[in-house]
Amino acid sequence: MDPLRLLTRSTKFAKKSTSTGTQIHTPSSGPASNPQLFDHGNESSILNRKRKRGSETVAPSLDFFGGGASAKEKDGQQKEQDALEEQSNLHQEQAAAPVAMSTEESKQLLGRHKIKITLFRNQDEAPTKKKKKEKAVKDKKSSQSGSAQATPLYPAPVSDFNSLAPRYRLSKALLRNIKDNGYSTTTEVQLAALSLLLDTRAHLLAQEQSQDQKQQQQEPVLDVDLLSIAPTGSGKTLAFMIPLIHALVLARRSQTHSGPQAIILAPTKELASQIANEGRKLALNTAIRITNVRKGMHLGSDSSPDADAPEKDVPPVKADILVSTPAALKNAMGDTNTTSHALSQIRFLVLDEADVLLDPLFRDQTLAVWNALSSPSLRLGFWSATMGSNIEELVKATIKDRAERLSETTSTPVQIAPFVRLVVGLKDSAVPNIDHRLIYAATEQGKLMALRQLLHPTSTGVDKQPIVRAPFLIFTQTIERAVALHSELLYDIPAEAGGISRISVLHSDLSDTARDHVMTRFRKGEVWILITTDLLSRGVDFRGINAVINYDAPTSAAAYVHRVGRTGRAGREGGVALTYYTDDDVASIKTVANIIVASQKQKGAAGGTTNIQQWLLDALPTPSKRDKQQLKKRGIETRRSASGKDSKTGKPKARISTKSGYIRKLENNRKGAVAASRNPQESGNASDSAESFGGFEE
Ligand SMILES: Nc1ncnc2c1ncn2[C@@H]1O[C@H](COP(=O)(O)OP(=O)(O)OP(=O)(O)O)[C@@H](O)[C@H]1O
Repeated sequence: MDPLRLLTRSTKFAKKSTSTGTQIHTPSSGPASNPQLFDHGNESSILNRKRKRGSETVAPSLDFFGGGASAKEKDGQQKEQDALEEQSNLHQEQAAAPVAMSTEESKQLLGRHKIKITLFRNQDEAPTKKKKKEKAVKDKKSSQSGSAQATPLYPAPVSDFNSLAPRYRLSKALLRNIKDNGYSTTTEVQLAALSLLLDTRAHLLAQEQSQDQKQQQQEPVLDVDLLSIAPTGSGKTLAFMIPLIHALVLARRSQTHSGPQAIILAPTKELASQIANEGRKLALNTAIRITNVRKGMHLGSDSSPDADAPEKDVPPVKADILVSTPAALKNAMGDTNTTSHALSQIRFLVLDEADVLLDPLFRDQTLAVWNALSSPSLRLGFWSATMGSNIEELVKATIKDRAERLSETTSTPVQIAPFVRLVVGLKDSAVPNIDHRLIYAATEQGKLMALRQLLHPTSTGVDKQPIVRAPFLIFTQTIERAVALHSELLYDIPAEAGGISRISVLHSDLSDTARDHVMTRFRKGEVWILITTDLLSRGVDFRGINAVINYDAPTSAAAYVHRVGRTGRAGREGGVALTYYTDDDVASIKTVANIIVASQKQKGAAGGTTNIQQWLLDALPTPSKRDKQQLKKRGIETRRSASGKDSKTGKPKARISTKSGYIRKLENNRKGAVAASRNPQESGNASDSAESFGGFEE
């Protein structure tokens, strides 16, 4: 088995034939034939119609955040050269470009791909102090009359990456990088978001024209702030990264400014590092620099280099795009009085996994970063596979508050951009292209036995095929449980298959170096089974994961969606999501069951299988809103500590172990003695760290 080379994010797969000649269809068995989730192979012929050379006028070069080409762009010889190159590029590509689509055709196509786009035009201008009162009255009136300013939008979809060149004059290097990374067909979210973000102004212009000619003539047309909800693994990174790089390439031609202009925030170091890597691949040879913010970096002080600032000896970070967790960025910002200039230059803020970044856990840090950015033309992007309506409300309120604050401190009123919501598929649902299974294991012991059986090499399903295949992820509720499960399963992989080196554990108590090391080993395919917590549930892309096992049931619907979304990436079929539940979960598991049923319905009757029968759905109790909140916050109580004591009886209930306490004590003593004899200094940590653990003699 060479399964795990496929965990790398490379799209270049070698063709392999199996010795038996039968092709087993799993996410790691090759690239997805079509990265789209809906309307497979049923693309409109409109998309394939070719445009006659020179018969269409090409849309002017537009960018999402308003950094579009200006007259200055043509200054200098190099710039002229670029323009000429792109012009010739344009002519070459024009012959293959699809014809412009009518609104009706766009509407049909977006509908078939289950894409819904809504434009909210609230107040474009934040009120100055004077106008505030007037505005409050107006707002009240409009909310009373129920005049929701929501309009559906139907931008012409970008069906494949080749059509970007003639439509938007993307830089040659960016186009080449997209191609070299193996991307050709766009996924649903890319299909809509690229069109919106690269072409916002042109589209809004057309929209307004048809609705209100007069208004269109008087109002300046603005770019938009975008909130995008699209399934896990549907390529959201590319959907925000391509327009961002394009905007910065254009801005670079017209400005001499150097220094960060965009910030991408992600909740974990692993995700931030992955986004930075993806970005760098796309930005190769475009002169756009992307940096993953790490400890010790800072944004640069406004004061002179000799000023008595703690960071005076550290050069400011050199980058156009910063990718960071909120905490790391707050550190890099340092005292915002001294970094105010750098912060005022940031024109784009993207929140990846926006719902978690705006959840109480990260909210203060995220808002601190957002509110510190003082550019009046800051444009925003919010991306996730799940987004509660409370998050959308928070986003809208924060945009408004910030604009009002800025309007009061600056004399010119701040324009609030139109707000667009893009939803792909059923909101907050799990990917439909995988097989979801819910398994009752009664007790903690039952769960461990069931998992052991699953891992056993001879274990097969009704089709005589293994139920899960490596590589896969196992999620637990807490770090302690991840560590405990790891030590339980350590010897379950036969030596001839690589033994203990094939299984590892990753959680936030490990050092950064250890976390990087485990990630690298898993991506390289050295580790086949990775036990982890919700740390890895968000955003992390291991392309060839065949299965996700929820050893401990997730504590919210969103957690389920994101955990299981680590398989079935970019439309790949054959992934399995398996969730165990015990008596402790019965009161709350209906949330997961409902998500599974909804995802299977989305796929249609002919789609994947689900073991959830109607009688089970009817029998499971519906948790109250309060119960759900409590569960999300604390998880299942008996799993919270390593001892897993039942709060009523005080007896251990949820400990991960098949052995009695006495046997474990003897074993631990023996392990400790062996470890100490090998390396006396490290013996204290031996059982805690998967990375320092070298295995014991039997
Ligand atoms: N158009 C495409 N064609 C083929 N593969 C693609 C395409 N776009 C993205 N991918 C691949 O799909 C995988 C998932 O992409 P990405 O990580 O951006 O998903 P995501 O929507 O951000 O997922 P999540 O919600 O889990 O964060 C990546 O391996 C990426 O390289």
